[in-house]
Amino acid sequence: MDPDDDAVRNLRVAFDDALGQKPGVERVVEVRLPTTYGEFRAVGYLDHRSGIEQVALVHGDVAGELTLARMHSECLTGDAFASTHCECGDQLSAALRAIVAEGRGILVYLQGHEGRGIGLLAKLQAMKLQEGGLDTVEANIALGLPVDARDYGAAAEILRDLGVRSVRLMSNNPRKREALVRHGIPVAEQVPLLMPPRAENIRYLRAKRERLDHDLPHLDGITGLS
Ligand SMILES: Nc1nc2c(ncn2[C@@H]2O[C@H](COP(=O)(O)OP(=O)(O)OP(=O)(O)O)[C@@H](O)[C@H]2O)c(=O)[nH]1
Ligand SMILES: [Zn+2]
Repeated sequence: MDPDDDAVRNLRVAFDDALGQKPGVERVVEVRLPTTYGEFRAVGYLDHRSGIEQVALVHGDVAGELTLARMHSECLTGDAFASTHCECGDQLSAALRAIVAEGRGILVYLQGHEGRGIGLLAKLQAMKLQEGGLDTVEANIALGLPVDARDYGAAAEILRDLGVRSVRLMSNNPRKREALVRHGIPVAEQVPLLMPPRAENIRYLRAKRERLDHDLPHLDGITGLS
């Protein structure tokens, strides 16, 4: 990036701070991103409040109403390492495929959301506690950490910046929908993103359903996995 851009950004941050207005996300870069799923644009943002860098993957013309959208919480183990502890990696692939099949849509990859907001190392510690028998909620509590510390303000601002007026949200989490609505993004529909359970994650998925109210009706009647 041009060093002048940095200077302008710093000035703007200082100016906004002086006015008592916290600046939000700023669009920093936009680049073509061909993927094995199809062609995307990667739109990079800096969230001035948190200092976190965010990326939206955009396919087709996303401005307007009823845009198919996924607010994907970062999960290094699931998304990059294909861990089967959770279903994040499967959901990431399924969401990108669905967006390309639809011809337009957006995936915001939310950094800062790792481990439902507690961070990578704490998540690994929580996973270790789950090996010892705690469920995913009990594990966070045992660590003295919030069960869910995620914030969706930056996600909502990114959607607005891209001209999205309402979304069809790919998620099974009703609290994610409520959070987006609270941040001013109308959710016209919650589109289920149900992944087949595996022996390694059936207990985790049941805990999400029972303790975190995720809509996971496909778990009904599943036997033989644990
Ligand atoms: N604390 C904690 N976080 C986990 C664990 N397993 C996965 N995660 C994190 O959970 C986040 C995803 O949240 P989930 O509750 O699985 O799903 P969601 O994003 O709320 O809902 P969907 O939109 O339906 O995917 C990711 O950031 C993962 O890193 C775990 O055992 N403990
Ligand atoms: Zn995960």
